Amino acid sequence: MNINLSNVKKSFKKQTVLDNVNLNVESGTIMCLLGPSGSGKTTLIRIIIGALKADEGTIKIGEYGIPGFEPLKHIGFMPQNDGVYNDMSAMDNLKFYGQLHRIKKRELNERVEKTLKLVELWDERNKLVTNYSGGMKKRLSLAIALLHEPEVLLLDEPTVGIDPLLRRSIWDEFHKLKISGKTIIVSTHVMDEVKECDNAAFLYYGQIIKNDTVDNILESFSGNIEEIFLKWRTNNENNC
Ligand SMILES: Nc1ncnc2c1ncn2[C@@H]1O[C@H](COP(=O)(O)OP(=O)(O)OP(=O)(O)O)[C@@H](O)[C@H]1O
Repeated sequence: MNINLSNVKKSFKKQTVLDNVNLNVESGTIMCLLGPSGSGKTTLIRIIIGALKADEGTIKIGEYGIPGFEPLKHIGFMPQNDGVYNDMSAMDNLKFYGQLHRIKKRELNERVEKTLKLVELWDERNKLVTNYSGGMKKRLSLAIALLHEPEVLLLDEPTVGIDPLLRRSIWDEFHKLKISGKTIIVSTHVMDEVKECDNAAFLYYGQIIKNDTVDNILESFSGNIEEIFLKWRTNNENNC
């Protein structure tokens, strides 16, 4: 399913957080959303999943307008602050979310095992989440986002606090999902992760200042991706 945003605006009181954002993410691709802290990445993701309403503009996932109830079953979301229940085990967290998605018992058991193994939490499945480390909670949160096999995945800084080896296997999984036709948006501060994606959108205080294929970006900036923000800031300061 494609994700399409047209002229999206959002303000909190007098602060404009998103200013005329246009974005198109095709099925079977990974888009990386980059930007400094406070540039509006989480706000944009929350608007795409329908948790927040835009002031202006349209958002579509496939044929579905956002916000809406129907598209929710096609969306997997991994929030920055893990959406997990601390007083339950990982297993029970996943079963609970699976029931919300109305996954049948037998299939749910299979998917719970598959996703817990993927994020390397199978051996710790019965431990209360309150006793998990930050990285383990992050991995559980990712398992919850993947459990109902959504067509579209929105992942808000999914690899923060995850060690390099597991980060590699998580990215390998994202590539598999992409090949199977899923649409993925990943927000990150890690410039290296751009190389894992097909396209990258650079958000700078509410505006998309660059949106291109990763191949083009790497070629024009000789791999030094931070340059995009530095150049844009210098140009704008000079124009003031
Ligand atoms: N519910 C809210 N009410 C008021 N202001 C908000 C709200 N949510 C976000 N903001 C403000 O909007 C701006 C963008 O925040 P947002 O969380 O989208 O940035 P971000 O790019 O995801 O940052 P980070 O990389 O640090 O997570 C910030 O100035 C933030 O304080």
